Amino acid sequence: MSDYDYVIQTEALSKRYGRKLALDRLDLRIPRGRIHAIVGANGAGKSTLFRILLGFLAPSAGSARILGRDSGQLRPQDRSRIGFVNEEHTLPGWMTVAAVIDMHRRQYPRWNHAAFDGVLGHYHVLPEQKVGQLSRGERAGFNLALALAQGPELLVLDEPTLGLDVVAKRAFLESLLYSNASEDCTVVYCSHQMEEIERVADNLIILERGQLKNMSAPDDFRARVSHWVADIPFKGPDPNTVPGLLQVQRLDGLHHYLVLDQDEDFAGFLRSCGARSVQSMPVSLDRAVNGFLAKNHATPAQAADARA
Ligand SMILES: Nc1ncnc2c1ncn2[C@@H]1O[C@H](COP(=O)(O)OP(=O)(O)OP(=O)(O)O)[C@@H](O)[C@H]1O
Repeated sequence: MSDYDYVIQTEALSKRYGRKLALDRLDLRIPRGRIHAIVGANGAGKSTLFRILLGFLAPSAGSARILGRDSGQLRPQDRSRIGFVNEEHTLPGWMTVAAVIDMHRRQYPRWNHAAFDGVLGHYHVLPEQKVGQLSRGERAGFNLALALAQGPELLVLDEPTLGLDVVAKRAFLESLLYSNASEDCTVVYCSHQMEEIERVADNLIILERGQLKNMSAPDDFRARVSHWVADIPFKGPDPNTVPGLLQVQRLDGLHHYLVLDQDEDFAGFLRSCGARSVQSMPVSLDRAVNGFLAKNHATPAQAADARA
């Protein structure tokens, strides 16, 4: 693939805030087209990555390119090819909806009013309302409509549904999925809401402590994680010896193991540890991702070590 085929390309990208390494030699290539979800625990470096990509923050080392251009050198015409929606939905609260639309229409040469109407039609927003009077969900929808109507090649959504109720979240996702405008654009969607990721994403990118840990179809990642239930009469094996272990729990006398990249041989391992019965079952994407992220989450002891 040539550089043009990637909407986002970072090489050995690092960002240090004092003693904190937020991005750690990150190599990330996001191909053009489709919906890419970025997930990671709190503090994994997602917002830092977006701030660098959009040219608001300089990297400490390495490089970041967006739509083929160095992110530190974006020109207004490059920015107009990128739509950005974050959870703050920052628009001037004192302006009316109609005035904001007018401003955007003049600012973006590729303005597509049909696309705008297609998204905003999901919300009961009136042109004479002030932006500050809109509900959170309406503001999120208004922001999405503005971003899609500018005809972006790349749409970056950073936790766009944070704080929205279930109904507003659904309206947001439907307006994104069923908008014709989103067909021609690459969407990078950052969220902690796994049911949203499952619904919209073609590609699942997992970041952990500023490093890339996974890039695959969500279903492929889910298939890497399995849940095993074993009836082991004793204490069970030392967790350090359990291959691919993400989580272990003892419930109702049974051992539950969540493991990564294990096949049928894992049943043999459990039997060799004294299991009288072994059963495996598939897991949801939510469980797979959260089990994976929880494994390396800082424990209070680790956090205390880091402070020392
Ligand atoms: N301005 C800053 N000064 C110091 N440390 C910072 C600053 N901004 C971010 N960090 C640290 O960098 C790390 C990455 O933060 P970042 O906001 O990029 O994570 P995130 O993945 O977006 O998290 P969340 O999901 O909680 O929004 C965190 O450990 C955070 O404490």
